[in-house]
Amino acid sequence: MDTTVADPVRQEPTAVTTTIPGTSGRGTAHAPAAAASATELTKVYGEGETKVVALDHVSVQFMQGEFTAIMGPSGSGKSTLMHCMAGLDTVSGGSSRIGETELTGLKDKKLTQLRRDKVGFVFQAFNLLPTLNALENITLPMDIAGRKPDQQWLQRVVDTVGLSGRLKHRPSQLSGGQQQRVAVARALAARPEIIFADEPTGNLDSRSGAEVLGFLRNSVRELGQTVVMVTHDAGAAAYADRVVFLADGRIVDELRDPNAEHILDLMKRFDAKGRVS
Ligand SMILES: Nc1ncnc2c1ncn2[C@@H]1O[C@H](COP(=O)(O)OP(=O)(O)OP(=O)(O)O)[C@@H](O)[C@H]1O
Repeated sequence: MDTTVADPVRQEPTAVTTTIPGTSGRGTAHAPAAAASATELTKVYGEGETKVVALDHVSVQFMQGEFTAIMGPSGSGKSTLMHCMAGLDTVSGGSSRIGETELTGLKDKKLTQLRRDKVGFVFQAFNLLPTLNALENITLPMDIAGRKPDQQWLQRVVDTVGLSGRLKHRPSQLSGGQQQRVAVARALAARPEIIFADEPTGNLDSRSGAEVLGFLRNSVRELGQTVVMVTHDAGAAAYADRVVFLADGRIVDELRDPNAEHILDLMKRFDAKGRVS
């Protein structure tokens, strides 16, 4: 496979133009648009005595070109929120959108198409195919979809995640951190509207974890990607632009430009039921 590609072209995050209220249309400002949003999202598992309200009227927006971490105690609904917003699970009430597309009520085929075309995923397990080399793994989703990779973009992605010298290696010839970087590159390659990452550093030692988080952050800063990451780790969440805290199926707080100390302080304030201590 040919791995040589031309110089990348810099791309900025997209923005929509909105009229500032009270300016009678004279002034305009660029406001970022939501890459994904949930409105009054509710998810109930089971019924009767086994009923669990995993999400309780959650409203949240993830803006384009931003890196958001979702944190909260075990069982607070982090994975459920991610799955419902990524179209991996159905919702019980409320609405969930990717860009302008409402997910509720989409038929399976449309939902599969939307996930394939607009959403990138990174999971704790790297989910690479062992018989394919790194580059083949990166382009596999596009190959399956019958889409030709944009070679300039592919080169930028490969450079951003620092894999240029490793493209011919199979997963077994790569470290855990490098394998996860391949998974990040695979998610980025198709230029999805949003990437959802579920505990992407859960299987990595702290140094490899820091590398992967650095590359996720670079993909936001340098490629304008939107990333939403579920994590238990305050150090990992500190790489994000914003941290959203869930407790007992509700959003209970958020932090902007967080550092690990602030995150840990806030985590201590909420127990699993979302009560403020
Ligand atoms: N398929 C399911 N059937 C029944 N209950 C479920 C199911 N999936 C999740 N739950 C329940 O929904 C609640 C939220 O679970 P979720 O996995 O979203 O939490 P989480 O914050 O991601 O937890 P963790 O940090 O432990 O992964 C929990 O009480 C969980 O037991």
